[in-house]
Amino acid sequence: MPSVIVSQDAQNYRVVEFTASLTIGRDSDNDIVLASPQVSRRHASIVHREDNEFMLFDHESTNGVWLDNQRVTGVRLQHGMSFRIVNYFFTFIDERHDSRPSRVFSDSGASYSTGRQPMTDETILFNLESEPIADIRTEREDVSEAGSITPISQQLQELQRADSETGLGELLLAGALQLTKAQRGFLALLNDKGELLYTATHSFDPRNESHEVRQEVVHQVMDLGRSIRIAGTAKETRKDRVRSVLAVPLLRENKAIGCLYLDDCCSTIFTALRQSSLEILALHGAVLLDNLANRQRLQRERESLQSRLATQDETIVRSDKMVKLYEDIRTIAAINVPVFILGEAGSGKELVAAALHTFSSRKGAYIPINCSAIPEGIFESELFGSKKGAYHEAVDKPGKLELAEGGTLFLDEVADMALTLQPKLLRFLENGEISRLGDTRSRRLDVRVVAATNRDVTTMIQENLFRDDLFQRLSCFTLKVPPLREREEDIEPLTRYFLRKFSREYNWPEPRTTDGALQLLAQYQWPGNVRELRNVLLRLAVQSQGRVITERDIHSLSDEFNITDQAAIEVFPSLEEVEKQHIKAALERSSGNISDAALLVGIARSTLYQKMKKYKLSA
Ligand SMILES: Nc1ncnc2c1ncn2[C@@H]1O[C@H](COP(=O)(O)OP(=O)(O)OP(=O)(O)O)[C@@H](O)[C@H]1O
Repeated sequence: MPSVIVSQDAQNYRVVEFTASLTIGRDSDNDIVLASPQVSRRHASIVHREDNEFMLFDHESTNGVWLDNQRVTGVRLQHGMSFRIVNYFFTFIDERHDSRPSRVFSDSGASYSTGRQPMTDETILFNLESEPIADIRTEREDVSEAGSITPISQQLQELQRADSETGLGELLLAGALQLTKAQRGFLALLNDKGELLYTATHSFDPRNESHEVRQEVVHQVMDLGRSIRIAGTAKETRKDRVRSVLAVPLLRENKAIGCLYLDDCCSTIFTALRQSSLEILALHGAVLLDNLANRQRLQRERESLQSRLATQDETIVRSDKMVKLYEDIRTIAAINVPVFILGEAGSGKELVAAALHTFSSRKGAYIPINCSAIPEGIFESELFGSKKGAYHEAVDKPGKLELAEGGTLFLDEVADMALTLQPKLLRFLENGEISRLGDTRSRRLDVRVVAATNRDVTTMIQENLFRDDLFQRLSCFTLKVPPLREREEDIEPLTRYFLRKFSREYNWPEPRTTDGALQLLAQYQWPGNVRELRNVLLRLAVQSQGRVITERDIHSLSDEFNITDQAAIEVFPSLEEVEKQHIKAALERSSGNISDAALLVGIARSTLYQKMKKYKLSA
């Protein structure tokens, strides 16, 4: 008798047997009643045709019938095929499948069928006459193998907790073992290179030869995308010999992306119901894996985009020294080796690192990390990631290195990295592998590492504050960013660039500068380099209110020209402060005439009133 397995919201499932045809819908006279307003009254049906095939039809429902993310109107059902209506998942089981057990490997000594055994009393029968599925959740009591039903609903729920591929793999395997009571098992997933790798194992050591895996079973599952159940034969009586195997695929668009493999000494352990349960578990597992992969991809793209946006500003390269530096960057960018960037604070090292990534055309993300800003205690997990339970409150999380897979990791202020962490970074640079904190599994990564410091790293090495071997590894190439005082020609274009940038950012009129003012700026030594120039220009732009910036303005700042970066940050005005000053100046210039002042700042009279009230300004 054919049947469909119906599961809802990964919470519960039922097996519904039928003879010739089956109707699905919201109306109570359907064979399967789905009590959801999103389900149409007569949503779909399964019809047994004269040619002995089963067809699934959508009855022009509002929300459709979905197969592999595609809406279908009519489709021939095959054993094991799954489809979805709203949030109900259906798997079609064709019992005729069992009548033709195929002996795939005659030399293995074991026979197995790719189908299921005839339904036994462990099958959950749904009395079509008496009680339709009004709400799948209320039907639990009808279940004859309640011991299986409760675990699968719990297991499916459990899976939702996973926030990483490894975590999900472990939950899937744990769920599978609990559902089937099998002794051993593993989950293997395909990686990007098409290699099938162990993601989770239980009582099973892949390196131990006595822990035999039926490789041919795994291959069949992966090739056919179908589950395989093997019952051991009487011939195999040795106690240590694994006799029964149950392996199910994890499917994405009908292709196997992994295999859940269980084995056990007991020949009757893997019943048809357990096989179906495992198929449901794997079905949900594959969907969740996809969701996780998408989430991680989006996170990587977002981080990459953010970094790119952060560096999307222009880079001014006018002086010969800078032209030469950027020529070197272009050459080195294509070579996938670590680069060490030296230069004073604020000279533009971060821009050099970003340029190395941009010119390298590496597909992965550009991930910057400031080694001095992250407390030592959490730095390791930030860099390498962590496994749940590795330390108090640790969650499954990829580190910055993993996020930079296929791209570039920029270690800013690398000389500030704690000595205890330096050997761990060195190990990654030597073998290209990382293990998340608390995880025994290692992962191979393709990450280009770029590091920078403004400190005297040679002296630090002599004083044993920075490891020489790490420096050697990090500095296959060294680039030096010249201080601003050594490239006077850059000051004028930088000044124009920053003044234009501020006017765009804050919607100010772009101030011009007199030649004399530019000369004064060019003469200054700029100990804080480009960052200091940028901060000084911001102050001048705020003060000038769109006027021409003259020598007088520069002189008025001259006492403060020695402002440090920190001081500059402290005097950095808030946008509200800038707005207040701007309105105040407009009112002064218009001699208190509100209409004229509104015209000057380009806002409506009523808006100006509101803002004057807000900033307590009078006309
Ligand atoms: N050539 C340039 N063109 C445009 N902006 C620049 C240039 N060089 C530096 N800047 C700007 O100056 C500021 C400081 O640059 P950056 O952060 O790259 O310096 P750094 O050398 O990495 O500093 P630190 O050592 O403090 O990390 C940034 O706002 C950056 O955008």
